[in-house]
Amino acid sequence: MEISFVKGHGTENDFVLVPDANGRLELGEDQVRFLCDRRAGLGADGVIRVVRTDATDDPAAVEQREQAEWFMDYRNADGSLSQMCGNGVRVLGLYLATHADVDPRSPLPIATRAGLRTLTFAEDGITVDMGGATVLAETKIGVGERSWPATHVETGNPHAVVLVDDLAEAGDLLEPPAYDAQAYPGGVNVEFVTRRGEAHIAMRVHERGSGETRSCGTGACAAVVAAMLTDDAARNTAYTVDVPGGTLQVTWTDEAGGDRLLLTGPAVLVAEGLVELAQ
Ligand SMILES: N[C@@H](CCC[C@H](N)C(=O)O)C(=O)O
Repeated sequence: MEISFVKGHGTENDFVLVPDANGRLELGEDQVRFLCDRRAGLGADGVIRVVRTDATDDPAAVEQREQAEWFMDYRNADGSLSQMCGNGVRVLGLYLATHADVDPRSPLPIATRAGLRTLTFAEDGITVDMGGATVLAETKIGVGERSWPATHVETGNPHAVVLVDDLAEAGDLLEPPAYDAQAYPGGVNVEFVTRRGEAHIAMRVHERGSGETRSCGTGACAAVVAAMLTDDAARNTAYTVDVPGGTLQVTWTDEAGGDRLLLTGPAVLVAEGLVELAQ
């Protein structure tokens, strides 16, 4: 079966977008793994099926039909589902603004498995209203012989944030870090975070289902929450988050509309074409 695809990235967290406005495709785990394979397939950290909320029976999309025309059906590179992707939703927004009947001058609501996310487009990037964060009990993360205390933050998906003096402490991150399976029954995304200056941090991330990636939007939000709580920092300060693939801005705000995280960063579309998928 031949399908069309668009390849894009946000701070080098890269995705294969599969346009499926009318919900005709069922993507199996093997097909997602093939699309994400960097040698045998197209290569990506994840797949985003772009489908109208009224053309899929995913319960999250059905619930949000009144609020959003489009649904982000996100899969990790190993084929597993995730609730949310902060970099991917910006890339999806850029795709809709350039390929669908979407006006980038107006806020764009997108339905996700973590709830509604609204995008606003500006010259210097796309901002996603990521909603609030939930901070849970302290947890523990291990790599090889080392282990660290970590902050459990949910930003639509699960994160463990480890504050370190040096990002190299995490080693090569070729294997998933060890985590408490009771705290994270569905697996976890792990961020190693260090301070660079006032309201400025840097991080590396090991993503659930994808391995170490060059950026993670939900992870950058979780990292800012953990850093701000540790520093007892006042809300509404814009944080700069350096990731291997670029720079993101995160503001944890309690202004107009209540407690929420605003994530700003670039989105780039690099290629589009056709690909043959085995059934
Ligand atoms: N890279 C994404 C997060 C993608 C999903 C994650 N791996 C998970 O399984 O929760 C981001 O930019 O937020």
